[in-house]
Amino acid sequence: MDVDLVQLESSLWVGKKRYRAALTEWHLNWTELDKKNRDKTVSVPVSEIVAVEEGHVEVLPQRSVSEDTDRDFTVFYVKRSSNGSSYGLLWRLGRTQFSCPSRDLRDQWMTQLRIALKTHSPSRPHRLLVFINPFGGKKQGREIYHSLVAPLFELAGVSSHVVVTERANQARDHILKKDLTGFDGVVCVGGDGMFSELLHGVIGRTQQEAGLSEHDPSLQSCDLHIGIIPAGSTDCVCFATVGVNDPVTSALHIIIGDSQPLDVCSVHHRSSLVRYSVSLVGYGFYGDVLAESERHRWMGPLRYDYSGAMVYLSNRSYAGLVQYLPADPQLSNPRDNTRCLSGCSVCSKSTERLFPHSPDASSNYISHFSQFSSDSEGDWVSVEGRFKAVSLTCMSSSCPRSPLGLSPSAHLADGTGDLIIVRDTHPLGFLTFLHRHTSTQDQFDLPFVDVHRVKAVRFSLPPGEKEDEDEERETVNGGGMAEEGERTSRSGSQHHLVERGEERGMANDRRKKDLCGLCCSKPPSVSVWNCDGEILPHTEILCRVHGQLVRLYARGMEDGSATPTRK
Ligand SMILES: CCCCCCCCCCCCC/C=C/[C@@H](O)[C@H](COP(=O)(O)O)NC(=O)CCCCCCCCCCCCCCC
Ligand SMILES: Nc1ncnc2c1ncn2[C@@H]1O[C@H](COP(=O)(O)OP(=O)(O)O)[C@@H](O)[C@H]1O
Ligand SMILES: [Ca+2]
Repeated sequence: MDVDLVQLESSLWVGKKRYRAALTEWHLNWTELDKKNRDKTVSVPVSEIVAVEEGHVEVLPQRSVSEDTDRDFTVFYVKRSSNGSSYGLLWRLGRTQFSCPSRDLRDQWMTQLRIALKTHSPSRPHRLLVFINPFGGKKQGREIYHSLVAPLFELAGVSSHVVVTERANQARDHILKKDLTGFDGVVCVGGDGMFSELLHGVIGRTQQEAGLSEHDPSLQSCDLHIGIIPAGSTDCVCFATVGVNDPVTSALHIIIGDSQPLDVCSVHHRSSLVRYSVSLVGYGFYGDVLAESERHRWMGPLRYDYSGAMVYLSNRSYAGLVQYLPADPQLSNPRDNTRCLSGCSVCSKSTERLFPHSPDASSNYISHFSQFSSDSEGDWVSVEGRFKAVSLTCMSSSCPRSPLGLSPSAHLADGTGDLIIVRDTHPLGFLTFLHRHTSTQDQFDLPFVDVHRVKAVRFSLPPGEKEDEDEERETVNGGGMAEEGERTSRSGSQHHLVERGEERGMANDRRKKDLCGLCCSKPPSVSVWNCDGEILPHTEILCRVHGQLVRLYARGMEDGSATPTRK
């Protein structure tokens, strides 16, 4: 065990009270020297100190040095506070002003604290590339960044280059093509769609530089960290990796250089990459909700509830064949009632498996996915039938709408995803399933629901509904990724992702034959896939889970953060 050696200890004043302050290797502690309050010690981990400044310094609402005495210093640090609601811990900027008996002692404290920060917080970012989507969520991205985040970055000495996006996919293309020398990480101010742009940019860029093809089963893990300042509609990735959707909390995780590895699912059509996903790849209900919600974007975040109700009332189900490659049932299972919390042991064991020779998990690796080449067809399990919803999620996908998420026991970084199959059922049954997402009741404890922990999933249509060749060609020429048509290959990159609008257009065209909105008398026989809030242009897909492919500035949900658990 590490011994927490004392580096500096002295008697200091905070306001009118005298404290015994001690800086150890890992903590800064101060205890009031008043007999009654002896055990009232404040202890701040060095890794959670945001900044140390000379004098009495204020930062909010504006930076000011109120009294510049040469015996004082101010320490800024992470302070946890309850959310006021039933879940999540908010992080706030704590500030304590210390007064020393002499200038010499003040200088010693400043020096020691700065050394401690350098030594014990080596992964803090120095320079960040920030993308703001001015139209995400309630359209407050710019204001959120400039009033709540930028002052904290400045205080912590993090410099940033800010790009306010003017079009969809600008952030992704910037990461794929521009010089990123000197940046430690990329940050988005927006929702899950903006995060997805950064995800595609970072993964694509990493493969380009490693000389790998994104269509192959093996991908190289990414060095560049991703930060999310939540300013979107669902903000599921932020919520599930931080525990709360709060710009200040996320900014503080970025500043202290927290690192949370994350599993990523690659979605393929006929052996070509279509997109990546971290939260939801969903067919049936979630696909229909997304398709419907795009027509009501003007409603803002409420569009999902409105469209959810409309789609629910249309009471659809779809035929198909779902196949999956089960994960090792010895390691964990989706109904074991555990929660993936900060420092999760299931995810740590997975890190050891994925990085067997590296004491430092930050070094790159190439995941070889032997299961895709060597596992025989016989290892795949098939389920054929009519489904209300087929969903794959690499993590719990908790969000304010569903605090425990699509799969409450899923792990952020264990190299597996959870496949949730909801077979056709009566409307009340399906409503019960949906409603259980909003409470602690088990949504998998229903006779028409199955959940499996998987490494890969395939979906195909019944023979009568196959995606025909003509349609395929139409899709490719329309800008899809399936083949290297002239519009699909982007110069200087292996990226073939289609633009959002085109993608949606194609997918919706595909359904026009049998679908005219929700009022149609003939129910559609084919749904669309919702891939983290994007409609996929194909119905028949293969998904592979890549363990810990990217890293976020986060640490997972913290224990004791009053996250609800199942009864
Ligand atoms: C009866 C209440 C039912 C509540 C059901 C809640 C299920 C919540 C699952 C949330 C999964 C989230 C996965 C994340 C997806 C996001 O990537 C993605 C993009 O987000 P962005 O716009 O911020 O960029 N978001 C989505 O695709 C949104 C999916 C949201 C589905 C919400 C469905 C609401 C259903 C309401 C049903 C109401 C039935 C009423 C009957 C009269
Ligand atoms: N300047 C822009 N104009 C239009 N669309 C944009 C712009 N910047 C980003 N986008 C796109 O908007 C979509 C939604 O953004 P997001 O930030 O996720 O908000 P929301 O959560 O409300 O959907 C993203 O998929 C992103 O690609
Ligand atoms: Ca996982």
